[in-house]
Amino acid sequence: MKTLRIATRKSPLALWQSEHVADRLRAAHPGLAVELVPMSTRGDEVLDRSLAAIGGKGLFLKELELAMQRGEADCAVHSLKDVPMQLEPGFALPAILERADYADGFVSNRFDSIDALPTGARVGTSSLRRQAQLRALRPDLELLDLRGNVNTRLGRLDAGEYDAIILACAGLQRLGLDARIRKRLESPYWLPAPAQGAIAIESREDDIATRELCAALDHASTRTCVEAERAMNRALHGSCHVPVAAHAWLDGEHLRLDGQVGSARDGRAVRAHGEGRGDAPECLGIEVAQKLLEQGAGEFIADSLQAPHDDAD
Ligand SMILES: NCc1[nH]cc(CCC(=O)O)c1CC(=O)O
Repeated sequence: MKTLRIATRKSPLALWQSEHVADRLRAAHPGLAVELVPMSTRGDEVLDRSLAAIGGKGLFLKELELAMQRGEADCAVHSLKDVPMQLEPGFALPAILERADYADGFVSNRFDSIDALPTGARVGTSSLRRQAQLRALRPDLELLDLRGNVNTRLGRLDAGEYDAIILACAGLQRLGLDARIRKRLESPYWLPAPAQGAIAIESREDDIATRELCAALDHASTRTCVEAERAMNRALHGSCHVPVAAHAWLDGEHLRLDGQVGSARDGRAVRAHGEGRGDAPECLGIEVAQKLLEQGAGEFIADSLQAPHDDAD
């Protein structure tokens, strides 16, 4: 292969992630030319309607997958947390890069933490997962929708529309905006989205040459952890329209997984933990999903699927 072409969305975070993958591929394969093919997706263009209403998060991938099918690009770079639990048939994820910071961050110009927010403060997030966790901690807050790329969301915070917003630390760090993180939100009171902080490369399943080139960037222990998180999410429902949070980590050979499903309406939540061997991440994901369902997670999932709501994470 002379030139590897990477299809990418055009947001600053997507471009950073794709440039990063391009640099890593050039370093792994001296002499390989790598170029970006920036594209606009419907998920980026339509900001006035909820993602659920226009077709869900898969919209961010669709145009990039079509470009690969037409032979205009060889692979695409995604934040793995935005990749549907079930890939489109004919596509594969030949590399999952080493995970960066998995945590969500509290971002505000005036307050240090969720606890420090005054009664009734306005917090912007369209993520059902983030809304559910905020409701559980602070039922008094006013939760407001907030979509768009990271820079757009920060701009609306700075314009005074919100007292605080919640963003992934990884995205802020990649954009050189770490200083905006007032507090990392962590277990036991907060869990991230399944696969948060991990970048994945997607290619056509039948494109063996591309898959082999990309595989050089795969990080085995990250793949193990995100497979457990995604298997849990898949077993619970499999879409991104539900308030599901998960975090897995490896302790030597030992894999641990925390999972949670909540209600964005009233803040009720169920939580479960499981442990197993690192060579069977999917089994662990399914086991923790089962524990969540036994505690009544099904009610929250059914509820969130009924309510016409945004799901941007
Ligand atoms: N849906 C937006 C999105 N997808 C991935 C990230 C952050 C980077 C990552 O999780 O790898 C973000 C922004 C955010 O949630 O703040």
